[in-house]
Amino acid sequence: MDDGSLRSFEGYRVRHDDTRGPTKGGIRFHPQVHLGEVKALAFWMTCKCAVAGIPFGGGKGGIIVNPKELSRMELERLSRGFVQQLADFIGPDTDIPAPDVYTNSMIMGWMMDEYSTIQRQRTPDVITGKPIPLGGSLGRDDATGRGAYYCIKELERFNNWTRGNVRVAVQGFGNAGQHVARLLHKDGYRCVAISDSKGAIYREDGIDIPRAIELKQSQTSISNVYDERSVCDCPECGCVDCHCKSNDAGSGAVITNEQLLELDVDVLIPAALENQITGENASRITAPYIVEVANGPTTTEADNILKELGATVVPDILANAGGVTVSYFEWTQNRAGYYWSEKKVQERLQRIMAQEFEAVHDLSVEAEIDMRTAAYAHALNRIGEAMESQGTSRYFNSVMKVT
Ligand SMILES: NC(=O)C1=CN([C@@H]2O[C@H](COP(=O)(O)OP(=O)(O)OC[C@H]3O[C@@H](n4cnc5c(N)ncnc54)[C@H](OP(=O)(O)O)[C@@H]3O)[C@@H](O)[C@H]2O)C=CC1
Ligand SMILES: O=C(O)CCC(=O)C(=O)O
Repeated sequence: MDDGSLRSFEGYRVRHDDTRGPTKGGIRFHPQVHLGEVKALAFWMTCKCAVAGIPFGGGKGGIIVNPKELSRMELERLSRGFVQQLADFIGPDTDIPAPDVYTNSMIMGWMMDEYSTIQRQRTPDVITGKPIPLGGSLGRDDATGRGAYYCIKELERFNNWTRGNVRVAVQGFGNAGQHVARLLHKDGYRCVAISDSKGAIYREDGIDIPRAIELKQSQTSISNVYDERSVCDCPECGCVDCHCKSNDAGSGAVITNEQLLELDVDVLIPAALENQITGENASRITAPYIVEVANGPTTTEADNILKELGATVVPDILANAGGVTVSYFEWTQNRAGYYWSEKKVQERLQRIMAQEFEAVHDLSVEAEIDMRTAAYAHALNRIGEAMESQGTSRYFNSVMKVT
């Protein structure tokens, strides 16, 4: 630590399945990380990569830490220390990490640099979500939110929505939440509520999302890399403490994250952590469309209740697949040493998201199943085909392992 003391942090990396390619998935820094969570997240990555049709299996990592309490130097030492422990298990053809909750491109840059130092050769393809000057891809930064936005555009097409009438609530205002809200706002959707770890704001006539992003990103300290401002400080909220000089302050309200989930909106976008929609609150959720940008925001019990209520849930393994899809583009660009324009990245992402959304949607209609079951069926078909193609003995070994 900066004061010369020594602290240990526990961290995990789980590789779930590599039948379809090297394992792939983010690294999370959060105080509530635990092995069961990382295992679940790794399993979801296997299914997500199969849904997106990209040649990866699933992995995930995490460190039990509140990174907001670390200085920038401590954060860098922690990131490099994790890679020193992981170096024998990750690699461009084995397991390729990326950013997730409370990690970002700067941390990916440190990790790539540490791995390259250990290997004694520059290895940009060991990790994705890097800064652009270190081999990052244009369009990775907003890819998760953009992929979800493309799913919502498909819902719009299927349902003939008039965008200005569609009210949206977004829980979580980090990388994924900010970008999906920004793109929807730009497109004319009405984002009436946003939130972060400190609470939520609601405004019936719609929140000025670019202004909220600007405020959220205005740091008060150069040593801390995390958002210290909350959306609750936002001019849009109308609270007495807000930092704004807005003329129209007063027409919004500060609410809780729990209240945000239960708002009367058309599209609810959980974009924070797991287990937000539970058996306890699911029956009070009135949004007819739920687009899961977070991983695992809905418990199984809640999922059954939402089904009974007739809600359409676009499942995480489809809705947030944009991030890993552009990570795949980054990895291929690193390997080819040839870099694409942002337009090309976005066009290819749009094509994949629209195609896989349609495949899942059509399967759900044909088989009369919900979209989550359809997405898993779509994924498992692809994983099963890969297992069968490996040959009978490998296939049965895998099945034996599962049972
Ligand atoms: N980044 C990516 O590429 C991908 C991310 N995801 C998933 O999206 C979700 C969000 O990830 P990402 O945006 O990257 O993470 P970030 O760290 O960028 O942002 C997380 C956001 O969630 C907020 N938050 C934290 N705890 C709570 C809480 N208890 N209630 C409400 N909000 C909370 C944070 O608040 P505050 O700002 O106050 O800290 C922050 O706004 C995760 O489930 C992640 O696994 C899925 C696919 C890819
Ligand atoms: O970009 C990646 O490789 C993985 C992103 C991720 O962790 C996720 O999709 O949950």
